[in-house]
Amino acid sequence: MPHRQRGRQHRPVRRGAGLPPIRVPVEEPVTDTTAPSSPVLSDEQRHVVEQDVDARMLVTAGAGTGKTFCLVRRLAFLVEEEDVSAADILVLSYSRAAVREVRERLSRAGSAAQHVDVRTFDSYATRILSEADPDGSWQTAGYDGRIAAATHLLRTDENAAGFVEDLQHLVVDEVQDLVGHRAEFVKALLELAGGGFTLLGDPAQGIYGFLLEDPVQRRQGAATLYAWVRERFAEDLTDTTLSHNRRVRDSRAGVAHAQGVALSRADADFAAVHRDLRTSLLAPECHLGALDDAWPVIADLATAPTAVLCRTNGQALRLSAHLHERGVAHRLQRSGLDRVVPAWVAGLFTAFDTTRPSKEAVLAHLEAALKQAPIAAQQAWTLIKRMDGNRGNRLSVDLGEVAARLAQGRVPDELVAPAPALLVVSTIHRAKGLEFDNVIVVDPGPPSGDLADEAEETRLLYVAMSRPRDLLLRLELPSELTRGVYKNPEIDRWVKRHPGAQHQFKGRRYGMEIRGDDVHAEDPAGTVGFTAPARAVQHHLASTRLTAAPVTLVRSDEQDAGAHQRYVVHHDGVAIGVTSQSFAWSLQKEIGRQHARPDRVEDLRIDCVETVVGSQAASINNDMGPFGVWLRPRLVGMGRFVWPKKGQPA
Ligand SMILES: Nc1ncnc2c1ncn2[C@@H]1O[C@H](COP(=O)(O)OP(=O)(O)OP(=O)(O)O)[C@@H](O)[C@H]1O
Repeated sequence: MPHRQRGRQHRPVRRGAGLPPIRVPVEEPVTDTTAPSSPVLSDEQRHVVEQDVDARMLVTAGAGTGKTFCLVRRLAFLVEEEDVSAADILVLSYSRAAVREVRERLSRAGSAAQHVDVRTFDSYATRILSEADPDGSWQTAGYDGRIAAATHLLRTDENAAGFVEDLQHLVVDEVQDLVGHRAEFVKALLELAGGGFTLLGDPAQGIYGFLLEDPVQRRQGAATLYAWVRERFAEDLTDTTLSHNRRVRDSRAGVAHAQGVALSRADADFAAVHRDLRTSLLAPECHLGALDDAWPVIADLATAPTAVLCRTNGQALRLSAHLHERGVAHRLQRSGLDRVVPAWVAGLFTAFDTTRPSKEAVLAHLEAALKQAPIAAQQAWTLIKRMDGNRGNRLSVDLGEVAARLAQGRVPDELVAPAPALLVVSTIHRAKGLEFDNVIVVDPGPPSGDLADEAEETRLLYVAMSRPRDLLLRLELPSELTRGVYKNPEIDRWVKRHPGAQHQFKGRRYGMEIRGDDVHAEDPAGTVGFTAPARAVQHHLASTRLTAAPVTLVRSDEQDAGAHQRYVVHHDGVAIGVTSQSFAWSLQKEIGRQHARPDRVEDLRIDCVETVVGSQAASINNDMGPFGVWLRPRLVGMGRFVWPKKGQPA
């Protein structure tokens, strides 16, 4: 790929009334014909990349210094230069986003290393358990339970230990997030690993300590794991750092990086670092101002990759609604746990007369279906083919097997990658590991003063402020936007309540966060909750541009089998879905069983139309084929309740 350089041209950006113009670097890539086909490693990066396969290495490096970049190049080095088989290397990372990032960079590099197994800790733990203890009780356990069970198995079962002992090289990314069960899992892996390892991380970016209950451990983050690695492998550990920031192209975007070293120390003075970071953020050159003036500037900036980073998803939801109302196109970043299968996949299940269409027929269908999609037909075929499990037959695909894998949620990460967007509204947690030309940080205010929170809040602010390449700005959210917005722990959703209504139903509830699984998937739309020809609704979902379109939930006269209130999803007067039981349950918990239900829920949008797998019986009964695969609208937003008028039945 050509080395991309950036011109230093600037153009004035339109700002809200009363604000002085600021100058923003323009995205104008200049092709350098003398540049090598892939970026040149710096000396310190080469030292990391070109260690032999047995090396045991701990790389501690600040944000943007090229950890992911080095990881990808190290894999290529091991496979291409050291002749290590891709099957003998394992890469583990904390988040699905990071795994996806590594896989994408490997596949872009086109190296033989793209066949290396890259997984999250959860996925690898599940793999060990399903091979070494297929009938174990771990199947009903959550993520932490599975990781603890896999750790136990590694320490007690020779079979399980064999997986790891045979590896020639283990790479662990995002080491700073390894606390609790995951830290123990990695310790067990490292103790068993016969070959070398490469551990990469930035202690200043450890932001998952909140998963721990003990405040002292939370404050320490992964410091205990780092200390253990240094002691356990003291004899032959290569303990190295990367010091040069490769991300920042404009010095205004780099103000946070100086704080990285201070923040990564085990005895960091978090209060002082937070103060320094926030002082930089409060500087006049970062000033974007209040939202009413700032939104046109945000819209202008979004001609280049831009992110607005919020401390909580409650803020992100409210800000997203505000931007939508003003016509500012953007994508609200989903949780890494959401596995959203794109709509084109459902199209495969109705396109052919056979359950095993040929590669040729599938490619011809995909060429036509993917004209507007950010994925090529050949790539789409490869992903689908990976799910049918029949590697022997490359010339056709078994759609029954693909449907079964979809139903189990066992889908390639590349298939569920979110569509690219120039403007992203995200929480800081969801933006970790990502980079943008422009980053607008919602001012978090001073830290609360709680010791454990102070460490976490400081690391979060550092992560947010270290994402930009060119421009770092600060946004103040008006208090009326976030007033009354709380996380309801019982339903694990953000809600908005009128003042005075936090603890009891004094006033009426204002609204509730809507989530992806709030639309019923078990039956095709039109067959429960409202009546419409199911195939016609599917055609409408497949052929209408619905992303970001506003929708309303309208209270149905029907209740479901569990006597839960149903709502019909309306887009532009057309019914396109019905709410699920999980929505009804959460609504009941938020409002209270004894109170009237809202007539409507408004201020919602369609995040995308996604492929889901429901009941095969419902599919056959409704003439929708044998697989039970169809489309449903995925909704997003902080829904606003519209209550029945006094005297009307509720
Ligand atoms: N030697 C290099 N030449 C050119 N670009 C580089 C080089 N090393 C890294 N980069 C670029 O610098 C940016 C930051 O690199 P990378 O994302 O790997 O950093 P990181 O340490 O993983 O960051 P973070 O911890 O903040 O997520 C990327 O755009 C990457 O392509």
